[in-house]
Parts: sequence; structure tokens; C-alpha cells
Amino acid sequence: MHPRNLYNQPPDFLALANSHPPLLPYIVQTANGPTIDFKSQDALRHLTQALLYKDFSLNVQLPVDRLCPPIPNRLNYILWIQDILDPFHSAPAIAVRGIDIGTGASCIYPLLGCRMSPSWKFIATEIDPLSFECASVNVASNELHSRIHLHKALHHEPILSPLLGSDTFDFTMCNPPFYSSREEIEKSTLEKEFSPSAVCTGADTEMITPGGESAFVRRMVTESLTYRTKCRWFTSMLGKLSSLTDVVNSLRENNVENYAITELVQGQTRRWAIGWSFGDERLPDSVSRISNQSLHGLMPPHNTIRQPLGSADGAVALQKLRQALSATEGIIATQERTDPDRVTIGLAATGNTWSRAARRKKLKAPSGDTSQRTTSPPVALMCQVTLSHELEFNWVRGRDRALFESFCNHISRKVASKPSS
Ligand SMILES: C[S@@+](CC[C@H](N)C(=O)[O-])C[C@H]1O[C@@H](n2cnc3c(N)ncnc32)[C@H](O)[C@@H]1O
Repeated sequence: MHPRNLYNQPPDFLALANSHPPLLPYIVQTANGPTIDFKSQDALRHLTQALLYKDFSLNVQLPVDRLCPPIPNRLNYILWIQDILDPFHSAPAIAVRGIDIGTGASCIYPLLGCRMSPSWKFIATEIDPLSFECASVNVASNELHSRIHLHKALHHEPILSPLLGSDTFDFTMCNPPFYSSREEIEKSTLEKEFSPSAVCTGADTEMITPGGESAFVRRMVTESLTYRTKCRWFTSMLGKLSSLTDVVNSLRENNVENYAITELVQGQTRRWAIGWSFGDERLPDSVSRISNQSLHGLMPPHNTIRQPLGSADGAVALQKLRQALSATEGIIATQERTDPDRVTIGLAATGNTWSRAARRKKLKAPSGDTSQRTTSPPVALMCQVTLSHELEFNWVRGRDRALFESFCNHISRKVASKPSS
């Protein structure tokens, strides 16, 4: 569960039912106290409605023959998107524009997203006419029509069709249709028959797509190659580990190395979300990687580099860090924050000025050579250095991984160096 997920603790089902009386008939007593029957579709629908009303002031209609979204899991995905968009918690709340692909009858992601992030707006696509109508009612009854625009998707259109126009977006999100056929659904239902997991109330139209979720998301990857930086982050949820492998392979085949993976865990259900970008924003490992050893081979390259300081004195290390930064030509400190246990410095560089080769080149250059320049060169690297019991470098922006790694090496060596006697 995401650390900011308010359902990290199970709800008080009885108190919830008292605040939403239609849930009362579904309360069951167990040795661990009151709960609900998670195998009852009606109980789940009332639970979802009760949580949405109590915790998000949302009134939501959920048709009996369409998916009933489990709120803790949907929240996990939205919280991860918040992390992707503002990984260092530094951006002011400017307008954020998202696209939800296949919003469903509930319109759950746009509704939750708008309640949780006042600066978010959505275009939500849906192909199924019944779900589209119900989503429109849910948007209207919560007075969110100025922030959520519904788009009726068509089979022959690109999945990411809102990107066809001139508008730019901050993110896309999607809970894709999962299965490739009715037979696959039946096989999966048989396998789950004796498991205690919740029932699924989805209709075939919303759960089946040719090739299943893997093919659907790989189509999005292919489409994104055309739209590229028109959207900062493309993301999707995935329900099968094999689909995650397929999508990572597709990204790698297309040389997209700026991607991120998270695990969305709710009770016994494990899902994944993947995001990718053609921009130069880089995410810290805490957002882009999961530590599950069995998934190691699928993870994106590290954007966080740590250097232990051993027994070095913190004050001395900080002094050395400051000296190393001020002695490195072309490095600009953009901000500094001091917390009780750490100091964080934001840095920008226009290129490699620290390597031996760069310094040699500068010495050889005829004097006055650089004075030809009338404009300053663009920033090639932005990173954050945090000094605590260790030195931690987080890549924030840039396209040149070698530049980031060489900078980390340079500063680490200076901070770890023994004073010359
Ligand atoms: C698994 S459901 C997810 C519904 C909702 N987002 C949720 O998380 O509960 C997938 C949805 O995608 C819709 N869908 C399938 N193909 C689509 C397409 N090409 N464009 C837009 N929506 C599509 C389905 O009708 C269905 O509502």
C-alpha cells in the first residue's frame, strides 16, 4: 500500500455502514470484529459508494453489470502519479492535465484525482456507451464538468486520441481491459473459485480486448512514439507480471530507457503500474523502482546513487561537499534546504567541466575563445545532492546518463578524500 494511502488501516466497517445505511445489511460479524462479505457484489458496491462519500464527498452511481472499483487500489495508482509529477515535492500547484483511458462507468480515476489534487483536470475516454452515459452522470452529479471532459472513444481511433490535437498533457493513465477472450475469463474464475478475493463484476465489453492488456498497453507504447513530449508521462496499470515483462521489452526495443515501475498491493491482490517518458525529467529510485528481487531484471536504470560516508564527521563532510561544489567550475547551486538530519542542495550544470579531459581541453583552448558566446549554454544536468549519514545523488533532469554518473563520481571522490598533510 502507498504510504499516503488513507486505507493503510482497514476501515471501521460498522461506523461506515452507520454513515451509509445501505451497507448495514451486508455487515458480517467475525472473530476479528465486523466486516463485510467480500464475495457479495452488492456489498462491494455499497462499500465503494460509502467510502467515496465519506472520504471524498463523492456521490457515485455504479451499475450492477459494470466494474465496481476497489478504492484503496485505485488510490494507490493516483498517489503514484502524484509522485511522478512532483517527485521532490517542490512544484507549486499549477494546472495539471491528465488523460484517463477507459474511464469506466464509475469515472473513478478522474473523480478521485480531482478531489485529491485541486489543480488536476482530465480528459476521460470511454468506448462502451453504457459506461460513457453513467460516467457523464457521475461527473455531473459531483459538479466536476468544468474539470472532467468525457470523450467517446471509437474502435478505429488511436487509444491515445486526445493527443491528436495541439494540446499538451502531463500524464495519461489507464486500467486496461485485462483479458483476451471469454475463455480466459472463465479459466481465471475457475482458478479463483476457492480464493477469498473479492468478486469481479465487469462486463465482457470492459474486460476483453484483442491480445489482452499486454497488447493494449503495447499499442499505447507504439502510439506514444509519435506523440513523444506532447505528454510528460504515459502510464498504465497492469494486472499480470507477464504483461509487465512484455511492456518493458517493448519500451527497451524502442530505446525508451526513461521509465518507472511500481507495485500496487491491496490485500492479496498485486498489480503493477508502468510509466514512461520522452522528456528529460528523471525520477528518483524511490518512485521509479521497486526492491522486489524477482523483478530486478525489469527495473529501469538507477537515477539515485548512494555513497556511504563511513565514520566521517558530518560537519567535515558538509564542508568538503561545499568546497567540492564551489571548486567545480560551471556548477550552480539552485537551492538548499537544511533539515535536522540532512542538507539537500539542488544543482545545475551546463556540461562536464570536472573531468580531467574537460580541464585539459580548457587549458588548451586559446584565451578569449569562450568570450565569443553571447548566450549561456543550456542546462544539461540537474540533480539533488543530499548529505546525511551518506551522500545521495538524485538525477532530476537531463538526457546524458554518463554526465550524471561522472558528476556523482567526481563529488563523491572529493568528499571521501583524506585531507592532504
Ligand atoms: C478494466 S476497465 C477500467 C474501468 C475504470 N477505469 C476502472 O479502473 O475501474 C477498462 C475500460 O476501458 C474501456 N475501453 C476498452 N477499450 C477502450 C478504448 N480503445 N478506448 C477507451 N476505452 C476503452 C472499457 O469499456 C472499460 O470501461
